Amino acid sequence: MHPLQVAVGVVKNPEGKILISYRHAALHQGGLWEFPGGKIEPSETAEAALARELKEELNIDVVSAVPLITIRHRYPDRFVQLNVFLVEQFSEEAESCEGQPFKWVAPYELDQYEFPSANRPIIAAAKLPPYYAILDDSAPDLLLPNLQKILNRGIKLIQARLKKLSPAAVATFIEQAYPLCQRHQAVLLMNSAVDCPAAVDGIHLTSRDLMMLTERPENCRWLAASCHNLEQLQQAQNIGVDFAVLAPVLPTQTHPGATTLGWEQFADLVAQVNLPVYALGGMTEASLDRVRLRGGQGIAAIRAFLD
Ligand SMILES: Nc1nc2c([nH]c(=O)n2[C@@H]2O[C@H](COP(=O)(O)OP(=O)(O)OP(=O)(O)O)[C@@H](O)[C@H]2O)c(=O)[nH]1
Ligand SMILES: [Mg+2]
Repeated sequence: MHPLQVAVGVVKNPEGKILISYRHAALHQGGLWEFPGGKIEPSETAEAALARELKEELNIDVVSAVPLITIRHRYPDRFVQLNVFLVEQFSEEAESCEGQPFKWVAPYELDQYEFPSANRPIIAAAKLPPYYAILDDSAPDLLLPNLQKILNRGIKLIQARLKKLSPAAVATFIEQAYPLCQRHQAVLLMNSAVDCPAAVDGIHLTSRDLMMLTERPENCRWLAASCHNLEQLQQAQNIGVDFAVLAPVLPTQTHPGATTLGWEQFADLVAQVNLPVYALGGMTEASLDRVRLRGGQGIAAIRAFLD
């Protein structure tokens, strides 16, 4: 059976607030909050349906929209494919054209509202930025200067991958790095290969650690995972990981000679899971459009944010 095709907009205003509206109790999945949107007509593209629905429901004119995530979800009574777009450029003030209550909320406030169950990865995608910097310890003296460089560039999501440092050096790093990240409103995750001695924002699982888990660890605000194939992506989805990094997409200096997925396989794998997925391997900041067209959340990189 083919899924019902739906176009959905994560509409973000210049202050970074996101529009949510309340689904009338009589509708499918009614009595819950949603991102605006609706069914795609047979003759329409997803983008055209998005523009039409946002105009009909909120009198918003979409100026530009980029693909954010695609979700396939089976409700007991309906199979849906939600084609979700990020809309940061639009004109006109939003107004309630169908009598539905709506609100602008900060991304972190989204957790306080009840959405249909298909929406969990959409909420993660709405909160996550387009770039994910991986800070590695190949040159331990450069850790803090490199972190500063990344933060100055405006990167809001960072993984510390400290496989060489002693436990004491890791602890010292966190003591210095975490307050710095917080001042820049950036999220800091620690790679699971190293025991994390202090509180940070979450854990980035190595693919090995991912495959050993049977459920999501408790008390973990953000949980990410490194994946290289479909089995690992599905495991990430099954244990409730918030987002994945899929690698290596293109050849990279860090892993010379490694077999790469290529763009086609990247797109094919991403389409098979309901997860925000960052592309890693041979990426530059300029690869963002290519990743988004292939269903990815954004770019993960070690060196690209340091040049
Ligand atoms: N718009 C929207 N639909 C969602 C979300 N999450 C989700 O599961 N859906 C499902 O996707 C489908 C969208 O249909 P809709 O009711 O918005 O469609 P529509 O605007 O064309 O409505 P209409 O048929 O009442 O005119 C519904 O089955 C709904 O349950 C979401 O965040 N936004
Ligand atoms: Mg609708």
